[in-house]
Amino acid sequence: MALMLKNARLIDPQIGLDEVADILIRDGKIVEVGHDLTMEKGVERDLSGKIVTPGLVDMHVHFRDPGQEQKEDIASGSRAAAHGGFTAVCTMPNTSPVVDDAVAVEYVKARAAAVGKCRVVVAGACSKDLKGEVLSDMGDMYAHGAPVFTDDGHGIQDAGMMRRVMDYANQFDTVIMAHCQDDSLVADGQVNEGVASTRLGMVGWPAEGEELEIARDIALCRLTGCPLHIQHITTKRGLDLVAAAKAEGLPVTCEVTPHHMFLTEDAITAEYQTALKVNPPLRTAEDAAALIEGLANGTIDAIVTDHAPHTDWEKDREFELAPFGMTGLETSLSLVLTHLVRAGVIDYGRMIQAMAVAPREILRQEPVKIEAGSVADLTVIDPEAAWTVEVGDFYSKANNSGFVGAELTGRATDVYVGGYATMEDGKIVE
Ligand SMILES: NC(=O)N[C@@H](CC(=O)O)C(=O)O
Ligand SMILES: [Zn+2]
Ligand SMILES: [Zn+2]
Repeated sequence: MALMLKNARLIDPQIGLDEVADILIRDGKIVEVGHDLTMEKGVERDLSGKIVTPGLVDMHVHFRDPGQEQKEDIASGSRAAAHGGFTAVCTMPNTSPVVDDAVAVEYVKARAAAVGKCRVVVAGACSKDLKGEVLSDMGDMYAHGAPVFTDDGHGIQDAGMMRRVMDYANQFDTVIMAHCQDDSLVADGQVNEGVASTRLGMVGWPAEGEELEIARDIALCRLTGCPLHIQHITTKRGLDLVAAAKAEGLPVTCEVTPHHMFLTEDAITAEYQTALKVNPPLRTAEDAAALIEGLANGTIDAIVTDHAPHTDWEKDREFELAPFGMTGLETSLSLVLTHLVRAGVIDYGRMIQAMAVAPREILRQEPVKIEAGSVADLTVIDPEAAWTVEVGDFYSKANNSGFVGAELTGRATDVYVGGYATMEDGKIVE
């Protein structure tokens, strides 16, 4: 079947494309990009006033499937992804059981193929059961289609173990993605250590608890040569470490979440909003400003959501007892459009680089370009759509967004995966 997308502004920084034109899609691929295209038979969509980008990718999500489907599952999580404008995600392995062997990788792939509304790239665990003690079957998982590995949710505490992980991973073309957290410093930390922990009377989660492990992992990257990706970076000094590693030519990349850029420790008040309890914690305004600067200047490679769904009953309790994490798939693009692109901090090209191009590169996926021959994974954006974040609008099972009530401008309206619409006019296509 042929599909024609007409009159949208097509933006693809990979090929220097930014113009109003048409896209002709057939058999899941772009066959022509040009002006006043025609076709004999097929579906035509007029996208005047809209923007089309290479399909967005969120390389850090938690779909809780298998084992915690009350929070989210692959069906609901992938719908939330499509609703947020994403054509692909990378799922973290901290499920129950943990994705630490080939059977678990095959399960996630099979569920995604059966009920998914986006492509699902499966990240395998580095260590058995995420305990940081015994190597997982990375080679077997890799052979079964898990291209990247992480113990997300945990820092690998033992430096020698992290070295073995990197030495092992170095046998194939992959990257170790690191959740940097030194437990001996973080212990029962709840919020950023400093003003927030003092003001709220809670145990602090110091910046150093993250930065020391970033420094260690960069040193191990230098030692082993294994590519390293720092997950959800949150501090100015952590970013300085990554910038220095990049300047040195080390294979180091990093990612940032919207909540660490657009929220700070100051947002947590005497209401003790558990939606704002995240790992790593919301940091200072100075850190958030540094993250935005790092995204703009390219020190930060990718924007991710770290979509971490939890049930209402888990979050509706004392701050210390609530789990860490907030959702993000259905607000990320609009937050970036509102606070960064409309605000003139970054342009569309930089946004697409961080939300589509770099994630595919880091995940070792084929690039998607708005040109003939490319697979037709595309995101359509209405840059003027004004909306207010309300939990009732989420396709996610979870409501633990830190942005409920936010007034945003710009959102995805249509999403195509392999030429098929997963979302049309803001609604998931079933
Ligand atoms: N980020 C979080 O606060 N929580 C994540 C774990 C993680 O990403 O480290 C989760 O799985 O809930
Ligand atoms: Zn993490
Ligand atoms: Zn995570």
